[in-house]
Amino acid sequence: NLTSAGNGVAQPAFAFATSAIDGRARTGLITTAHGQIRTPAFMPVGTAATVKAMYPAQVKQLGADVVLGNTYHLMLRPGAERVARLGGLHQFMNWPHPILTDSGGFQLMSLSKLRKITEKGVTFQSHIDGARYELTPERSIEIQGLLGADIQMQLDECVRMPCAREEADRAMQLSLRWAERSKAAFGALPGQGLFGIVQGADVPELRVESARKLIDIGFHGYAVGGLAVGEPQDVMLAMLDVVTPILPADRPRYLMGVGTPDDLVESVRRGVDMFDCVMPTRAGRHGLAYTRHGKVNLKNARHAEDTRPLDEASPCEASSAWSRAYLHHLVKSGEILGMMLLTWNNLAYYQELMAGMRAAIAAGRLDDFIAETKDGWARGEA
Ligand SMILES: O=c1[nH]cnc2cc3nc(NCCN4CCOCC4)[nH]c3cc12
Repeated sequence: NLTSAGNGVAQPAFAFATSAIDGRARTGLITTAHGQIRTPAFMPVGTAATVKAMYPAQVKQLGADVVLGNTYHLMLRPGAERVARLGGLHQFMNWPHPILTDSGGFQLMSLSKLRKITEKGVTFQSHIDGARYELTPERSIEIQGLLGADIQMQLDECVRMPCAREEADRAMQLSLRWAERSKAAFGALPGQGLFGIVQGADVPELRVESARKLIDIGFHGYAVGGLAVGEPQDVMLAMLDVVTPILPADRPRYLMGVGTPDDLVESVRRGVDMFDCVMPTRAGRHGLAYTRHGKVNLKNARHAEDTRPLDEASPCEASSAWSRAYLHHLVKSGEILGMMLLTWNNLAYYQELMAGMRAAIAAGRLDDFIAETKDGWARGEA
């Protein structure tokens, strides 16, 4: 299903096809204007048009097919119109592969000052220079279009938990009205998709109403929002048990802001196809390594003379070519190389985990793979 983009060059239409099914889990392929995404997929977060401490080619080499850009940061600096004048986000950051941008709504709620939510949208002051902005569903879609994102997100309102049912209902209903406006504003260039976001906090009936009404509006994919906002993991998983079975099987399902390796395996098991989280990159900058043997905090003095690498069996050099003693020294010294090597290790491990799950689903052995993986974390240091 190719469509011409007016310049005579055939552009692939946005598409999603599942291949293997294993229980509620599935593997799939998303086709976008800038290439394909193998699912289940983990999207490294590239907040200000860079995956911090990584080269784009390195991110790709680790197996990431898609990265996330944050609309809130990019609209403030360097500005959406400026990125467009510079050729769009793919050209700007030299990442000629799929990019998903969020709407900006979630981050402005936690980062900006003096924010005010109305039916029309959100007004706020930049945390950088105090300048005043208004973000509406229409402006968010316009910004994401200027950035040139292959997958764009509706503007929504995400409530933290715990929260009262009335508050969850109010925010969910507003998000549905903003979903309609986002879709009306979406230009749908060939190969670009728009995702709706399911809200409803931890209230099953609200989650069901939100999902059903989003499906009636119709989107290229569906995100499950309003989770990983302070609730225990079992509450998050319980909401997935409510929502994923009623989302269309032929559309991608994206769990926003998730998560730890354990969150990833438990959510893939429940039918989630896409994830994004700052965990692997942020933790790496703070001295924390994720490995198949569990977490290793390189700030801990016990590593000071440990000559072993993080994981000698890993194909990733960051995991096998430097000693824990050296990594401990870099972290304690606040050396930039420490952030680089641990970010590299963590993203490599996250992609290795996703590739392992994709292969396990294809082989019909996801439950065994998850059991083996959790056993590796529990056993800890080899
Ligand atoms: O409903 C949402 N709508 C739009 N964007 C979101 C982003 C989201 N991000 C999280 N959780 C992020 C949790 N992080 C874990 C690592 O440390 C930083 C926070 N939950 C999220 C929910 C939404």
